Amino acid sequence: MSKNFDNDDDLFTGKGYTPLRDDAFEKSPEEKIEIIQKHFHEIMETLGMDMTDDSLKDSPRRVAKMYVNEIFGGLLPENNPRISTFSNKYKYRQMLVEKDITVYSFCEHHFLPIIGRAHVAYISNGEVIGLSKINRIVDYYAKRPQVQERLTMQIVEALKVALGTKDVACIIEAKHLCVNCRGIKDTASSTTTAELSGLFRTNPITRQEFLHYVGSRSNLD
Ligand SMILES: Nc1nc2c(ncn2[C@@H]2O[C@H](COP(=O)(O)OP(=O)(O)OP(=O)(O)O)[C@@H](O)[C@H]2O)c(=O)[nH]1
Ligand SMILES: [Zn+2]
Repeated sequence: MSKNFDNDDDLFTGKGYTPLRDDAFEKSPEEKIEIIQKHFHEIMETLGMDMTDDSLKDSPRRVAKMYVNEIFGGLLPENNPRISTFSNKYKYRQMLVEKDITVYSFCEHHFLPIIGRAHVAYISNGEVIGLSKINRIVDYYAKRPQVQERLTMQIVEALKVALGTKDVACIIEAKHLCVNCRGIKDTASSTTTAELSGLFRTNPITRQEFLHYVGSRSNLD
C-alpha cells in the first residue's frame, strides 16, 4: 500500500504546522532559484563583498540552489516520500524503535543548523512500514525552516497517517547552532523534545519501554 500523507491538508499547512502561504507552490523550483539568487547577490553586495571576485561570483546561485533543492527541499511537495506499508502478516505486536536517525534541519528564526538525532517508535495496528521510510519522513520534515517542537510533531502525525495507528512516538535531541555559535554562545547545551501519542502517552509501561530502548545517554558528542 502507498500513502501520500501530504494530501492531508491539516498535516501540511494546517494550524500548528509549517506556516506556508497559499501560493507556496505556484512558482517552479527554477523560478524560486532565480529570485533567491538575485536577492542573495544583493545581500552579499550590501555586506561589501566584491561580487566580481572569482570565488564569490557564483555563490548567490549556489546558495539559491542549496536552499530550494537541498536544505529546504522539504518545502517541495514532490519531495514528499511515498510511504509503502506492508501488512503485518507475521503479527509482530511489540513496539518497533528506529533509533539515532540523523536530523539536519535549520532553525526558522536564524536560518542556522539544528543537528541531532531522532528516535521514533510505533506499535503496528495491522500495517508495518519499511524502516528507511521512517528516516525519509524525518528527513523530509527536517528540510524546512523549523522549530524543533513542530518537527517532532510533524514526524509523529505523518506516521500516524501512514500507519493508521495512534501509537507513535518521537524524541529528538539536537544542538541549535543559533544557541551554540552566536547569541548566548553556549556550546554545551542541547534541546530534547518528545511527542508521545496513543499508548505511548496513556500507558506508562509502553512509555517506559520506549524510554528504556532510547536510553538517557546523549548521542550528540
Ligand atoms: N522554542 C524554540 N525556540 C527556538 C528554536 N530554535 C531557536 N529558538 C529560539 O528562538 C528565539 C528567538 O528569539 P529572539 O529574541 O527573537 O532572537 P535573538 O535576539 O536572536 O535571540 P538570542 O538567540 O537570545 O540572541 C531564541 O531564543 C532561540 O534560541 C526551536 O526549535 N524552538
Ligand atoms: Zn535560531
